[in-house]
Amino acid sequence: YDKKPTLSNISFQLQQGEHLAVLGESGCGKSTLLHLIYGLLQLEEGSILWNDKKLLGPKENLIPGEKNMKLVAQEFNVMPYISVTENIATHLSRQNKEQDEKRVKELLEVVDLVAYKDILVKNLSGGQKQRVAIAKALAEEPRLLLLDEPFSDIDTFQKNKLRRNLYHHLKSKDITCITATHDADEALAFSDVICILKEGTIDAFGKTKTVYNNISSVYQAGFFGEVTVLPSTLFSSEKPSEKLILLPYQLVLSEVKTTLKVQITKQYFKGSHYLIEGKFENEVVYFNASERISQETVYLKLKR
Ligand SMILES: Nc1ncnc2c1ncn2[C@@H]1O[C@H](COP(=O)(O)OP(=O)(O)OP(=O)(O)O)[C@@H](O)[C@H]1O
Repeated sequence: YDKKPTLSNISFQLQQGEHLAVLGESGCGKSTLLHLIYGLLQLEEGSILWNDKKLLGPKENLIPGEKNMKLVAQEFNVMPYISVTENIATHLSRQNKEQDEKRVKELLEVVDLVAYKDILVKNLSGGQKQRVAIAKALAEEPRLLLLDEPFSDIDTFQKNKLRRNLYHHLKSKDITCITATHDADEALAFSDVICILKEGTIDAFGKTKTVYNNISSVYQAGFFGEVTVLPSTLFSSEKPSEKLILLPYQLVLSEVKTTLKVQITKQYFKGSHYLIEGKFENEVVYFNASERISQETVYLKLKR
């Protein structure tokens, strides 16, 4: 955007049909990455290829936006004075009425707006408008869908259903998807590959499970839950220079004494379990327990 590079040292490939979640703190460059891929911003250095074809930026392309891609941005692009159905149908060919109707019906089901099909979009809630924007983007069946925080205005109940429907639809049509998100639950459940961005560069990249099982910094761990940092010598003397970075599920109560004696300071009810906050020397420790803990101190061990 100005002299300081917003993104640097970014390099990765995706296969057709793969889902990538780009995780990163606010301002790290997630939207910028999506806008570059879509062609709204000009690359200063490097290149982006679609199959073997180099993608062009706004300086070379008169109408920005690649044909086989769709971007659903944070400020969603819907037409307020026409109905949900008409919004979705704007990009359809209109050569085969029956086929168009079938397609609109299918997309209304994906975004769960069948009951609102004849309502003017201006009368919908923010979350419902966001769903219209998603359906509109899918109407022409892109080969790559770019989603920029697509579920931010949608409540948890609707969000879970919408995400399941949407990602299932994308997989069934072999549509590649890149989602920029803060939501690690979404990244874990629905992506094949995760990219963690930090200050404009790749901090971790790989298959979702591999990234999750190889968390190597407090920044990375912070997306997935409360973080505990302990000296690695506590449980073994193998790598004394390294710190142990742990998520709550990785520490469990021990019935016998261990080197990790924790004083309980707070307990948070989470529905299916309690998140327990405690103190070990000067470190704050977080772990999960199935019940509220009545003792003042407990011993913890690493989950096997
Ligand atoms: N149009 C712009 N002009 C100048 N700087 C910009 C512009 N858009 C973004 N930036 C800067 O580029 C950096 C990356 O912004 P970007 O919007 O890509 O981050 P993000 O990770 O998507 O953030 P968020 O999660 O808050 O949406 C930020 O420092 C931001 O201030």
